[in-house]
Amino acid sequence: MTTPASPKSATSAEAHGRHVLERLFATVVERKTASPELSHSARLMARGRDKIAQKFGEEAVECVIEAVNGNKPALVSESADVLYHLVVMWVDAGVTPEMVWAELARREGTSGVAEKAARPKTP
Ligand SMILES: N=c1c2ncn([C@@H]3O[C@H](COP(=O)(O)OP(=O)(O)OP(=O)(O)O)[C@@H](O)[C@H]3O)c2ncn1[C@@H]1O[C@H](COP(=O)(O)O)[C@@H](O)[C@H]1O
Repeated sequence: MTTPASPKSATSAEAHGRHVLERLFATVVERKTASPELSHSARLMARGRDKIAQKFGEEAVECVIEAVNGNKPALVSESADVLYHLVVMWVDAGVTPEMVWAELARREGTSGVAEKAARPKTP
């Protein structure tokens, strides 16, 4: 039987999920003007958008591999790498977490199956 989530666990999930991403975002924004010698984020952003995208893609593939392997600890670690590189990509592209949260909120309550069925049919 599934135990309903308590308010305490919801608060905890928020503290460790959404808020940590927002703190990471603020840190990476600060790193835009940091020394590439001292900051990995600054170094990555200095290497340009293509490099950031490439690193994100590599981390995503590593995530896929660990998911397929069923290696849960490695999947957790690779997921953190994916999210870090996604945040660097947002900062570089001028996307904020709030924009992404708003898009997720807009989709709330719409089934993915219903959304796909409602798409215009291509000839
Ligand atoms: N979450 C992360 C994080 N995850 C992974 N990494 C770094 O990402 C790098 C990945 O190494 P790779 O060898 O895959 O990539 P690479 O060094 O670009 O090398 P190439 O493949 O391009 O040759 C490592 O240096 C990791 O330490 C991270 N670096 C920073 N953060 C966060 O960003 C904050 C700011 O970090 P700095 O910008 O370094 O101050 C930190 O406090 C953390 O919260």
